[in-house]
Amino acid sequence: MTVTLEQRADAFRRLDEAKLTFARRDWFPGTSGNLSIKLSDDPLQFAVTASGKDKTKLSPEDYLVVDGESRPVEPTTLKPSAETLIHAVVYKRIPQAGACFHVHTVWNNLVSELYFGQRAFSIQGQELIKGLGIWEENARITIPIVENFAHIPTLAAAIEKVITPDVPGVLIRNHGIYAWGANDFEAKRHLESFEFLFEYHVRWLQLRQTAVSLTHPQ
Ligand SMILES: CSC[C@@H](O)[C@@H](O)C(=O)COP(=O)(O)O
Ligand SMILES: [Zn+2]
Repeated sequence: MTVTLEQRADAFRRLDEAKLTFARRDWFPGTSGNLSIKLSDDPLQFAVTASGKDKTKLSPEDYLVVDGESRPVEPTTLKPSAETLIHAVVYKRIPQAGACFHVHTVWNNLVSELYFGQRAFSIQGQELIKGLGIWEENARITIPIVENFAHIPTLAAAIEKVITPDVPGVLIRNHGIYAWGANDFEAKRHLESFEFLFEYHVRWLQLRQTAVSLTHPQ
């Protein structure tokens, strides 16, 4: 399937929107984070952020289109995100995914550190679990956590092993989250829901600790 110039421009415009929204929340500290939107399945092609850019700003050199091997499909001087392979793995493993967003936040880092021994973080009975598309009574969501391998093919392979179509995200220990959805709207909803659940959980742990210290002073 040929990707038209209109589809490419539309994906870049949507990436601009997502990027500015997340930047306003300080979700791209130190140029971290990367975003992609799928353009075609066969062959796999997606628009992805260029590497090392200040993601709080817009410029004409923010995105490029790559294939399933993370190679640019058009002449460009831009370098795709260093983590493009992870986006490719998400699109290959989860064919329903149409957009994939990666951010580093204090909350997702804390949760990834706290529960790394269990290889997953689980939370139940929170309304925002519905934001992840799970509507059962007293639902539970369990997001896998992988080690932060510096070698990206090793990291991508670790991610490929644990992701499933049922849970639209994965945590990388002391690094960040990848969250995806059928399109940019859904990927954003999933990312925001995960981030709410992480922040809620860590704040709840802190409050509980304070309450315990107040009721049992040493
Ligand atoms: C300086 S942030 C760390 C980066 O190595 C990486 O984790 C990241 O999220 C951004 O890399 P990028 O190549 O700009 O997409
Ligand atoms: Zn990262």
